[in-house]
Amino acid sequence: MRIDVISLFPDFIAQCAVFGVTGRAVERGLLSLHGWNPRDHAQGNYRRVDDRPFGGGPGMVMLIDPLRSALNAARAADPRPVRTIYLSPQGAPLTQAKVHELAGRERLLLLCGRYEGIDERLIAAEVDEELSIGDYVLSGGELAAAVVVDAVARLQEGALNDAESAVQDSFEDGFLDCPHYTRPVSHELGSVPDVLMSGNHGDIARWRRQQSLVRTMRRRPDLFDESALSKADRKLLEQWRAEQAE
Ligand SMILES: Nc1nonc1C(=O)N[C@@H]1CC[C@H](O)C1
Repeated sequence: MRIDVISLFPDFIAQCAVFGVTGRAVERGLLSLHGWNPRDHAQGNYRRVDDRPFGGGPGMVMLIDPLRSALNAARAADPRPVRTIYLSPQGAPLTQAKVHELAGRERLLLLCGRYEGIDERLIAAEVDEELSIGDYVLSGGELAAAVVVDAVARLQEGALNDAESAVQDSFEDGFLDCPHYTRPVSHELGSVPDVLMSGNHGDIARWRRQQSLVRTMRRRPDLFDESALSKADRKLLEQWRAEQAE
């Protein structure tokens, strides 16, 4: 998978290719990252990449032409089809389902804004979709791009070893992850739940699923639809409720 990133700070994104799972995915040839700086495509002595907003107001807006030239250079660097994504708070929420969709593509082109954002005409003409990593405002789209890079990198075949399997991650099945414990069994902060020490894999799986259901119900009611639960999940939830009532 190839990811090109348009950013005024290409080194920022290059750092994603150094550490952890993403760095390993790059080392293993599962992913390649390429940064493109619109300032290298800006004209004039000052190589301007932004200007004041029409209509007045604070801040600056990124100019069309340097970004468009950088986009075209990135697209031309590889013959494979590419999906162009602009990271912005106005985008659709990034979800694990969307990450899976993106991770299945041959190429992604991530456009990072700075200042107040980019000229709307460029979005309309050149962007396939806008994505947001959350309802807050960053100083630049680079952190959002880094989130996309990390999330899709770890889904590349061969990026994770068995111990890091993505299969049981949070949201892989639409629910939050269960609690995790490791040595020591007893600690001043508490002990490991007995079921996890039982060696009974069926009981452990049921306990983990129950914890996942309850956590999602309590912490993310927006993700929890009890009517959509399987019969087995309903039973686990009923058992938990009965235990709470004791
Ligand atoms: N939340 C987000 N999810 O994706 N991107 C953002 C985000 O805050 N972007 C900044 C807004 C103005 C600046 O141009 C960059």
